Amino acid sequence: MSAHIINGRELADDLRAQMKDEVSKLHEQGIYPSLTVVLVGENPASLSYVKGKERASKKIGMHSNLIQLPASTSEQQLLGLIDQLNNDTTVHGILVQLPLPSHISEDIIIEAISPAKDVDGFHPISIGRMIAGKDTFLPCTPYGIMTMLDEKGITVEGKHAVILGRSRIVGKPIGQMLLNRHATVTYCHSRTKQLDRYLQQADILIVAIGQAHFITDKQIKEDAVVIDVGINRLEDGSIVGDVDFDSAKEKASYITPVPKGVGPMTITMLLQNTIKAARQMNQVTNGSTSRDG
Ligand SMILES: Nc1nc(=O)c2c([nH]1)NC[C@@H]1CN(c3ccc(C(=O)N[C@@H](CCC(=O)O)C(=O)O)cc3)C=[N+]21
Repeated sequence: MSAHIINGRELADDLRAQMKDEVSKLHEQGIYPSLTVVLVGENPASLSYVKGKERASKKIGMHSNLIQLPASTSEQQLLGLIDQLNNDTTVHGILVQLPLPSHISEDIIIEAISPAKDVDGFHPISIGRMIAGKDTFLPCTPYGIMTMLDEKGITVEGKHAVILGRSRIVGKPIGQMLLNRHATVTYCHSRTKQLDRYLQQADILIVAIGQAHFITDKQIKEDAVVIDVGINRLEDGSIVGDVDFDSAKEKASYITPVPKGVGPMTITMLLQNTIKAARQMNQVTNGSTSRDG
């Protein structure tokens, strides 16, 4: 049987329609959720992602501000800007697009962002709170994955989740979030020996390594839930995931495509985090049920 395809695009559109209502309710209370995105340099992929975030913000009626700085910007100058944004009460969320030019330390910049405005969920305080299972800004891609699983009614408790990749923004945090929801979690990475032994046992397989079509149907367990976080641009300009979708969909029970899978959910959770930041800064409690894992 062919897998259920989890359409992240449709799910994102549904959630954003709800968020649009939340934003207009906040407007009635004089609260204008606002996101500031900082882009240093002219990486074309980064520029296209950043434009996507702006478009998505505007579509739900949320204020978004893009600050573009030249690649020659110094770390001190960027820290100065972050300080200014931290102290600007009209700014609720701050996102500094990664990667940064190599002369700027990403760690120093991330740690300079006020945890109250850390809508990316990358600040060590946010990461620590997430691991402890406390309320915080969850990193957007893992948060989007958890939301997809929840929306599809896929239970996590007691399942064996295998994470392929251990990046700070996807692999590591999604493993912790699944662990908090009582999955048994295995992390696999480039030094893992006999990878296929773990893949065969995965009830839930999260693939986030950035290698086109690395995983095929041969490696996955029958009826596995397969989440593909990869975004690989091929020479012909098309975008493919880390999973060979066409073969894997014949064996999985659920699978996410690329594009229209995890990507649109990432942006959606960024919007959700910005609304949360605006509420918290104005001490408005969330009337609806929380989606936070
Ligand atoms: N500080 C920071 N925060 C980020 O969240 C962040 C970042 N830096 N740097 C780069 C990555 C990448 N990222 C994506 C978000 C959405 C799509 C997305 O919506 N993709 C569409 C396709 C997009 C296309 O066609 O180019 C899809 O999968 O359907 C992709 C990639 C956020 N990132």
